[in-house]
Amino acid sequence: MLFLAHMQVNIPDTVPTERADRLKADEKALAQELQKSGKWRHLWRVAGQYANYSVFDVESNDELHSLLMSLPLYPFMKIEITALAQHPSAIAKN
Ligand SMILES: O=C(O)C[C@H]1C=CC(=O)O1
Repeated sequence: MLFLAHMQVNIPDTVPTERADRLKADEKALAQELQKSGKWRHLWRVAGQYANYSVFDVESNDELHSLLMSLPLYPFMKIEITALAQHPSAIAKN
């Protein structure tokens, strides 16, 4: 199942820089691991914003929920999810 995620990150100033840097490093490591596994298919920065559009390929809504909640930056993210279906005119089959 493919899902488009729009993630907007907002780390408040009250979070110490060292902790924020550690969370970002941990997030990067996990994001790269999930990309290698094929579960995090696309990761695109939204130009000019601390936000991304991502495509996840998971087995279920529950797996997506667990994956998103496991992200170190999850507490500082606003996430919007769109379920994707095959477009009848698309050449590529996902
Ligand atoms: O930077 C972001 O968009 C937030 C998050 C998603 C992947 C990652 O490494 O950080």
